[in-house]
Amino acid sequence: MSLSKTVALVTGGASGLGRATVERFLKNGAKVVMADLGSSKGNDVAKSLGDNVVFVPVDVTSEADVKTALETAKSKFGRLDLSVNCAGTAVAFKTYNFNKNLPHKLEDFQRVIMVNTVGTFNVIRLSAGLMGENEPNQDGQRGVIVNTASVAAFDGQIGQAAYSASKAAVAGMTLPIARDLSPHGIRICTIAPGLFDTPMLQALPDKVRTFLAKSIPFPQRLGHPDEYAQLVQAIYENPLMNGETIRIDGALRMQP
Ligand SMILES: CC(=O)CC(=O)SCCNC(=O)CCNC(=O)[C@H](O)C(C)(C)COP(=O)(O)OP(=O)(O)OC[C@H]1O[C@@H](n2cnc3c(N)ncnc32)[C@H](O)[C@@H]1OP(=O)(O)O
Ligand SMILES: NC(=O)C1=CN([C@@H]2O[C@H](COP(=O)(O)OP(=O)(O)OC[C@H]3O[C@@H](n4cnc5c(N)ncnc54)[C@H](O)[C@@H]3O)[C@@H](O)[C@H]2O)C=CC1
Repeated sequence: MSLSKTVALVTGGASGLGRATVERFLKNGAKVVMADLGSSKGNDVAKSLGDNVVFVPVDVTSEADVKTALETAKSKFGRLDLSVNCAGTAVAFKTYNFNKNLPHKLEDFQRVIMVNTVGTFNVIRLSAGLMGENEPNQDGQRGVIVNTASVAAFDGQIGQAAYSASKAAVAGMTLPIARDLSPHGIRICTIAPGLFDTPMLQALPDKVRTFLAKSIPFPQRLGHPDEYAQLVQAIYENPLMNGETIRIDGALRMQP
């Protein structure tokens, strides 16, 4: 499917990696539904990007919200070819903080799993239904799904139990979903980014960011969000990419 005929849904599309993906696809002539929280900058960002993008306020954990976004893709642009899951959230707290005599809050653990894991699955399952309505191309393909895990799925640091668990679950569901959807011509891959220069990472103290960047073998810098978007495009355009989780991290292996 050529990019100029592509209709994409991008969750978390108002910021960081999601926004870079929205911008890259728009530049290549695609139509995009940007789904993000009502409290995000989505409305203003979408307005600044022209008529081929529409913002829909969506909490990815809500069935009704995701259905509204998909109905918008269909009513405004006629179809859905690609869903990109970028919506995500993080928490940093030790399993038990002995200095403060406090256990990790169960609500924090549940919130991160709910958004990163359940929210991602919610978007996948509902997107698949709409992609299934597409006529298959000459390869039998009807659609593509791209998720965002993290290198923390494999080498999570101190304080990352909840975040790492939520992202490992996304990596873990990738192959079985590829198997579920294969008979219907829908591919799915997961990207596991290393350290990218986005608002999520800007929340870390400068010292930590600099230390983390220095631990990347090469190139020794934070990733540019468009380098993530470039990989989304490569997965979308390569018909053989399916069922795999791909690290994009400059060979980083995070230390404890
Ligand atoms: C976004 C992505 O997808 C990509 C990424 O993952 S980017 C990587 C993100 N990494 C993180 O966010 C790291 C998360 N962890 C942390 O921020 C901190 O470890 C934490 C906030 C959880 C620590 O909490 P804290 O409140 O400082 O814990 P507390 O128990 O009071 O810690 C202090 C002790 O832990 C040690 N400690 C904390 N973090 C440590 C670390 N990473 N390595 C070694 N020791 C550490 C401190 O040196 C200190 O030692 P003492 O008790 O001997 O004084
Ligand atoms: N920046 C980095 O270095 C890395 C980021 N990631 C992952 O990449 C994804 C994108 O992260 P960034 O762009 O860095 O962060 P970001 O914080 O800039 O963007 C995340 C977006 O998700 C939205 N969001 C949060 N909860 C939501 C919900 N319930 N429903 C809908 N939207 C929601 C936020 O409003 C925000 O716009 C996340 O899943 C993150 O975990 C993974 C590895 C590294």
